[in-house]
Amino acid sequence: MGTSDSEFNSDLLLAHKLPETRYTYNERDVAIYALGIGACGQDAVDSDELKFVYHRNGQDLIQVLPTFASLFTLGSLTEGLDLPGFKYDPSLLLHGQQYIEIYRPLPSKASLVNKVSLAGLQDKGKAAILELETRSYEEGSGELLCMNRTTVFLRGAGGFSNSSQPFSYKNYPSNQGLAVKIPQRQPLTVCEERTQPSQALLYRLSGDYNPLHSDPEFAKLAGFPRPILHGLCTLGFAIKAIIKCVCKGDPTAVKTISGRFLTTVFPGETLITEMWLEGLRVIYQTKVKERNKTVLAGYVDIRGLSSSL
Ligand SMILES: CCCCCCC/C=C/C(=O)SCCNC(=O)CCNC(=O)[C@H](O)C(C)(C)COP(=O)(O)OP(=O)(O)OC[C@H]1O[C@@H](n2cnc3c(N)ncnc32)[C@H](O)[C@@H]1OP(=O)(O)O
Repeated sequence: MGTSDSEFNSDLLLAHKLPETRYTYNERDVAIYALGIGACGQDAVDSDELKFVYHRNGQDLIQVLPTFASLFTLGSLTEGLDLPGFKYDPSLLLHGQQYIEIYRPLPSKASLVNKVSLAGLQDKGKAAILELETRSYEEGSGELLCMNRTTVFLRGAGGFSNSSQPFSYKNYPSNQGLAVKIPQRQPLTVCEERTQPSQALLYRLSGDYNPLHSDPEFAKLAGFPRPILHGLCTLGFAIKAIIKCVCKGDPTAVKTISGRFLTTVFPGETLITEMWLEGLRVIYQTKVKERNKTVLAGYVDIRGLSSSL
């Protein structure tokens, strides 16, 4: 559903200011999110994961998983994005990539102001690739907490620019969030975790209510046999596995997260995350066991390593 050449004006689009959004959360949101990405999903007293959903000395001591930061961007895309001269069908939107930089450990409750900007737009003919950058500042202190770059793959929205010179705009360093090269050697470690058939129904309570993840009829219209798992839920499982296996359970060790969604995951499938260490970078890929398909690949940069690795 791209626009015609005459409607598309790149100057107008690039000059367009996106509205600020706000995001306020508390320990309950943090715990619901952690449950949504499988924390304590196989073992309710898992000593590595209980701290993300419960703290006996008060919920304000609950620890926050770094991928919780991805929720801060929710308002911009899920409530529809208004860009001059550019139209897309929200029911055909797929999450393509997520890139997150965490500058400070995430507090267990906060009110945030999000500054949103267009980070990229590419006309791929059959699709458009749209990227939004969100910088999240703590209200009050004004401190920058994190940055998210969300890439969405808009099926049917390509062809909006001149086909002899398709529009391509990116305003960030080319080495950020690139598709990773998976090493040929055996992984350092592997983590397997089964998602629940109800996983997307639980995950959506963290704020992404797109019916693609819950409504069988809507999923069929969007081209899928049944509702699919949120990409950010799969990413949450993968990064939780890295925190457990490489970061010795310390969520604050994670500095940067990058992930590309390669194919869809269905709730109830088993995720196998393979990890390789290259300096302070963990390269990872996540496969669906039942279909032997790689569904997600990316990297995590960490702040330090324990000597036992
Ligand atoms: C809090 C914010 C939330 C925002 C999102 C809210 C909505 C959430 C929705 C979801 O969660 S959907 C579920 C998660 N996502 C998925 O399941 C998508 C999985 N991926 C795919 O199905 C496929 O990769 C694809 C996206 C359909 C693309 O496959 P296709 O075969 O059509 O593409 P290609 O022909 O290989 O490539 C064309 C072109 O596009 C580039 N590209 C391909 N995949 C991606 C990607 N995942 N992200 C970014 N770019 C992608 C590819 O490089 C090609 O470009 P060129 O190389 O030609 O320049």
